[in-house]
Amino acid sequence: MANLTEIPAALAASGWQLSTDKQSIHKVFKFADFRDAMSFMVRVSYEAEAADHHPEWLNVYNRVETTLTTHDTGGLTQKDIDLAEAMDKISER
Ligand SMILES: C[C@H](O)[C@H](O)[C@H]1CNC2=NC(N)=NC(=O)C2=N1
Repeated sequence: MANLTEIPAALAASGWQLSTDKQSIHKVFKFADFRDAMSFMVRVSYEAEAADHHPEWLNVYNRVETTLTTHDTGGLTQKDIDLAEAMDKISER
């Protein structure tokens, strides 16, 4: 799978940012409270496991700081884009 060097406009519009080295994308999700943040992470965990593609994330209270990159290729791939789109959908439910 080839490494990508840009992200779809829809993801940029929803707050995803491409790292300067173009190897990962980042987004901070903010929720009403800790319970909603944890609920989001649990729901994403099922998507991630099904895709065998996992986020790097940090949860502090109602925030989930997320980095997506593909370790197997050392860069950004379609798997990262797909997971980012899934995370956006889950966060809006
Ligand atoms: C063996 C296993 O399929 C691989 O390690 C998967 C697991 N989850 C993964 N997650 C991410 N973000 N990148 C990977 O390259 C990756 N590889």
